[in-house]
Amino acid sequence: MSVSVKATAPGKVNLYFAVGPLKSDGYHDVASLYAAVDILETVTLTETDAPGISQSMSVAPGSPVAQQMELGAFDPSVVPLDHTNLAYRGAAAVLGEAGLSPADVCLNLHIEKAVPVAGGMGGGSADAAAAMKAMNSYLAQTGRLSQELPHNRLLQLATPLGADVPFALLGGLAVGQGIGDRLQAIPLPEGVEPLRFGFVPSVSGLSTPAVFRELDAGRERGRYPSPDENLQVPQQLIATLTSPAPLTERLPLISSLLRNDLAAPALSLLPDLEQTLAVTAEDPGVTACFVSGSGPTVAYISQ
Ligand SMILES: C[C@@](CO)(OP(=O)(O)O)[C@H](O)COP(=O)(O)OP(=O)(O)OC[C@H]1O[C@@H](n2ccc(N)nc2=O)[C@H](O)[C@@H]1O
Ligand SMILES: Nc1ncnc2c1ncn2[C@@H]1O[C@H](COP(=O)(O)OP(=O)(O)O)[C@@H](O)[C@H]1O
Repeated sequence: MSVSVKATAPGKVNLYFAVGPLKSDGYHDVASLYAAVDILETVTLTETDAPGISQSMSVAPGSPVAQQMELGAFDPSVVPLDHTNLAYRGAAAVLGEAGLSPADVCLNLHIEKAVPVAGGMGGGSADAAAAMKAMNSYLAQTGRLSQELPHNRLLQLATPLGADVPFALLGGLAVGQGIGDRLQAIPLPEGVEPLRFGFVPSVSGLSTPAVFRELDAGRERGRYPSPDENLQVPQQLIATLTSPAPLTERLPLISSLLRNDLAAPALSLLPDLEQTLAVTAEDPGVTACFVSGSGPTVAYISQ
């Protein structure tokens, strides 16, 4: 009987995202406050008869990516089902730890997408993380690894795949420094009410590198503020998010402390976003709305 292993990883929003200057390697150091959302990517790894790792993809019914598809805004062909797919790369990185390459196994990776694609919510990163977890479990179950790789090793393997992949492995609430990969988990004490998020998927996607490029160019022209000298997530924001006080009392302060340096460049590349933000903010149930990461998904916090 063929073995099948399923794993999930969450999409994310950045409640705080301060971006430092462009570095010589093309990346930026950041101060990020990541929050996992309850939209999960699912990767199922199944044994097949053919050598190599094949891939397939479906859309979770009723998910934000299904809404994106209804809007005509998600073209599945933008997700490459080849060796560049983040799920494939995540699986291959873990296989390497067992001294194996994709040609040495007969597997299919099925990706069930739920997080909007190219929406600034880390869906591809979540696929990478879920595939890493599934492969880790598969290799241990089939004796190719004597035991599962420890979580810290998975985190190390995750960074070269993308700045957001380590957080997709960790989940929860966490501060990300370095390029967003150096994580410090922020545990939510028992009884603390978590934020409730909603999302407005956009009719188009935005490329993450293009938004960072627009930020750099705009900073040079004086269009956007210069980078902070000291990249830090405000302690007050963390303290308020983890405080036992009722959420309704904490929401005004939380809202006033949200920040995203990529919002202005995303708006500049996609001016229609301004209207989406304005319409979302008018809803009486919405406390705060903001561009998620590099956009263009608009995230909101409900009361
Ligand atoms: C902006 C954020 C916020 O969480 O995500 P999204 O909102 O796009 O999902 C992340 O920083 C994106 O993470 P991820 O999508 O994994 O980025 P990567 O694949 O590593 O990088 C794509 C490109 O973004 C730019 N990049 C990314 C991260 C970073 N700290 N500095 C950068 O300059 C670089 O140009 C890089 O080549
Ligand atoms: N498994 C994957 N799912 C989605 N996109 C992927 C995947 N692997 C590679 N990509 C590429 O990464 C791009 C953006 O990925 P995604 O994670 O959806 O957006 P964002 O970086 O805005 O959070 C896609 O347009 C696609 O070309």
